[in-house]
Amino acid sequence: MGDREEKTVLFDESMLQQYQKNTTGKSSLVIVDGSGIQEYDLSKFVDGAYTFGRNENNSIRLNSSIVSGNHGELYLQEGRCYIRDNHSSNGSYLAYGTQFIQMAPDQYYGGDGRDMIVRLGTNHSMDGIDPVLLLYNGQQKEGRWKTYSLHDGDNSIGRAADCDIRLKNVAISRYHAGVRKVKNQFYVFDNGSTNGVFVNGSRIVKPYCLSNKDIFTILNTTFIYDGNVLYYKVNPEGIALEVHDLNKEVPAKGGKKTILDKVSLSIGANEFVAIIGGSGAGKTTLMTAMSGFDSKVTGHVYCNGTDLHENFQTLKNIIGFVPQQDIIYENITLKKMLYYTAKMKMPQDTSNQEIEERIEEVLRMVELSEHKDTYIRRLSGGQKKRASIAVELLANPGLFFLDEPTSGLDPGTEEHLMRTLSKLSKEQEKTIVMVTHTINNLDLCDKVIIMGYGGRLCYCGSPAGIKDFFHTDNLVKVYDIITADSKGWETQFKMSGINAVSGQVRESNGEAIKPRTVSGFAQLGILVRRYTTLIMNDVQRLALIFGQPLIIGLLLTLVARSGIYELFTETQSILFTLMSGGIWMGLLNTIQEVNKERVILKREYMGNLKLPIYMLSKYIVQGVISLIQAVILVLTFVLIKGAPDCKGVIFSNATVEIIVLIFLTIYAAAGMGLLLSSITKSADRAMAIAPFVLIVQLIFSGILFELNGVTDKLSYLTYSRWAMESIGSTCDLNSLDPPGQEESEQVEEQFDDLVATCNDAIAEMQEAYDEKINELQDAVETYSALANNPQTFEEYTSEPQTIEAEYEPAETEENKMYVRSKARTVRSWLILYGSTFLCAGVSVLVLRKLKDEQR
Ligand SMILES: Nc1ncnc2c1ncn2[C@@H]1O[C@H](COP(=O)(O)OP(=O)(O)OP(=O)(O)O)[C@@H](O)[C@H]1O
Repeated sequence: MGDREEKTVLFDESMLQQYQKNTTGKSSLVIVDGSGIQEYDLSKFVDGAYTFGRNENNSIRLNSSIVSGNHGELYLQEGRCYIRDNHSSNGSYLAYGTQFIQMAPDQYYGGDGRDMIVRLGTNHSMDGIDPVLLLYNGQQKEGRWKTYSLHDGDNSIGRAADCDIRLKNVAISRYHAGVRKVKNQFYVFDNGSTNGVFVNGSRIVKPYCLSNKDIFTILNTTFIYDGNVLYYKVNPEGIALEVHDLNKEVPAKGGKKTILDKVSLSIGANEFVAIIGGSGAGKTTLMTAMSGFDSKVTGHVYCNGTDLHENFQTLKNIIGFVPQQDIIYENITLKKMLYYTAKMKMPQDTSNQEIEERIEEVLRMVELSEHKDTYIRRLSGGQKKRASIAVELLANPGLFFLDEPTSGLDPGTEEHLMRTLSKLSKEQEKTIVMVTHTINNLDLCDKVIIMGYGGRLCYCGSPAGIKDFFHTDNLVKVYDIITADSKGWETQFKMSGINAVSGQVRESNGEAIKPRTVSGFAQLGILVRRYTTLIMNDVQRLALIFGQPLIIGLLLTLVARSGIYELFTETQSILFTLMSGGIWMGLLNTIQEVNKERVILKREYMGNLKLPIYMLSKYIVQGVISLIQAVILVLTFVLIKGAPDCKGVIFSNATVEIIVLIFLTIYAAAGMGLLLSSITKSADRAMAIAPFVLIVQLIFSGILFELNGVTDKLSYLTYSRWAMESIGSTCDLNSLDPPGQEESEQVEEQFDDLVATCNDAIAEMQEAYDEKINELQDAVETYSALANNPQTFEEYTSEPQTIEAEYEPAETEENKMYVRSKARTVRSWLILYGSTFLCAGVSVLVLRKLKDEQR
């Protein structure tokens, strides 16, 4: 390998033998020491022990001062390779995923066919000392190590065609990382990649100065830095899982209940594993805990040696999870669905062409290529399930979990799906774990996990071994056998030693670093486009959204008398109906928006989705819808019935002001709808709450009932009150003829008539009185003449009397709600707008709980 001088002496040629029959594949050993790198095909060597160290008597003589004379031993047996440290002075360190642990002296490690990287002498860089690396490649093709000579300046690593080291994995960014020479030192740096660069086990956040034999990894590619050379190899071997003592308890009556009982097991790379067991046995609980998606468990899950729960944020990109419900939208074509998901999941710099290629690739994997332009709602149950799998495959996860993917499928489709999964595990190098109820086709699996009640592990091994273990010839009977004594079978399985896991608990890798993901801004663009597409593809919904305001507007014109905007009561009723229509539409636009996609949302949130961005995307699209609805509703009415005569309070055009207000009302109600949709787990439940919310708005609007005291204060919490205040002042309701104006005029007329009648009567009475007085005078004069006693009277005329009375109507008070003032109108608008965003904030907080939701 390379053009370096090969000094290291490896196995003596006499040890060469014919290919061993029992070797299942080719394995190789790569040695990197002070002399460079050499690779040997181990399958050509006889079984037995091979010592390594500095001394000449070793089978493998190493050129480094840091290794001991007789440092350790390799042991080959039936194609397997074990490694042991022989009490060396400086120790040997075995890499588990991204970290090194010190090997206990005299203990054999390995033997499971997986790759091993061992650093001899030190697990960290030391000036002037060349550590030695032994790299065991288990059962893989030869010659996978490539050499790259570093040049001055930047050496780029990534997916792009012009990178110096080109890696074809889709999860690798186009210009993922680089190695740069600065003052005779080489530094590796992360170029803002999505999935990061790990040096000696830790993700780097700034350029890292490389020392000889430093190992760094980029996803599944391992690099070794050695002087001016990089050795690198793509690890196709997939991900192995080791589960140690997984335990879960949940609160129950009178204490706690164990639903996962210290489960330990191991799953090899690229294995296809089924979890079976009775209903409620704990299958889903185990799988969710193994996937890292449930953090409320104790115990450890190691993913190629790295603690999954502790490093979930870093590792979640390599995990695919298909829950029981489909994680796809209905009103979108399969290809579009995959496109938006790819945009969310794949590195941000992935070009559209690469996305197209990847989509074609995953469609081929799940055998749905011919359905790529079909709307998902038209796919069959089995096809939808495969579509969900395709969604998860996009980011090329190495570890795949599926919860009952075969439920509801007919036997033929079920077998087809099982074969697809089995093929995926082998051809695409994926480790697949699935929960299933069916026992048909279990022979397609490499391993079966059988759970007994109480979350007890009763079996984990080959499908062929089940019948032997449970002493039955019928798999169906296994369910009954376990139900009868789950605890007993759990004990028997533990004692059997089948699928035992190594007892080693590895140290944590330290603080988990969040992976860089698609930026919030980019996510927003993708989500807005996806949401818009979903709405545009739903013709019925579109008709409802834009038909409603038109119909409400038209109906209002039917009931509104001509002369609207003159009478207070009439105008107020129309404005109230406009406002209520706005609240109604806004609420119904959104009340099912979040809960109906809860499963998809949860899955995406467990990935890289940012909840505030998700919510913002809903608000942006709903904002546009609310505006269009407001324009349609108000213009339909105004164009037929005319606009108010007055000017607006803020704008000179009152119609524009009414549109703004109705928009804000619809938008605020849409915000409330999104909140209710976030709180409720199903669309049905949300719809059950909707009438209550609407009734509250009507009661406290201040229109139907007079509000004072507490009720008045309560009305401050409703949209209807602020909307009515604003719309009423815009239309200057207080300047219109107040209620009872006509009645008042009639009363005045009657009053005046009565006064006139009274005055007529008084005048008549006076005339009669004067007449009688005069008659009396005449009589007195006559009688006094007869009696010769003349009497004289002055002529009598009474003073004219009239009633002076004027009708004074009772004063009508100005309605305080509709007082026109810019400050009051702005206040109403701000309250409506602010409440919209308050709802958004609360919705995000509520949705954060999704992470802890089990189902
Ligand atoms: N969060 C929880 N709180 C209380 N009990 C829980 C919780 N999650 C699961 N359980 C209980 O734990 C047990 C195992 O549940 P799990 O869903 O894992 O079973 P399962 O084997 O997948 O069942 P099924 O096949 O019916 O889906 C059940 O009795 C379930 O009711």
